[in-house]
Amino acid sequence: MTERLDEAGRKTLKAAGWQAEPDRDAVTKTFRFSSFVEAFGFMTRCALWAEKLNHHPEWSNSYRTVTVTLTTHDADGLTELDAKLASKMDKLAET
Ligand SMILES: C[C@H](O)[C@H](O)[C@H]1CNC2=NC(N)=NC(=O)C2=N1
Repeated sequence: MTERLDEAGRKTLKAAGWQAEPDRDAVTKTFRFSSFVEAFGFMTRCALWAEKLNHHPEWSNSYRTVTVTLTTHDADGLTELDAKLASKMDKLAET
């Protein structure tokens, strides 16, 4: 069983702008870009990393925004994998 993310990890996510979901152990963040192509390019970069990590986001795209929710389905809650993918997504949003 994958261990749930500790308090420190949760604080780090919050500090990075990831909001805790009210009804389940997950976090959500909306990324806004200058164009649809930028938004889709971000999703493409993230998709390659998600596959590499074997850890995948729940996400949607509307024009220039990408809304991402992270949780670990196998653990029914947040784990280190979510923290890792969140950090990677934050970096990829800057590139
Ligand atoms: C077998 C299992 O589906 C895989 O190990 C991966 C695929 N991607 C995943 N992504 C997420 N978010 N949670 C998981 O538990 C998960 N499991």
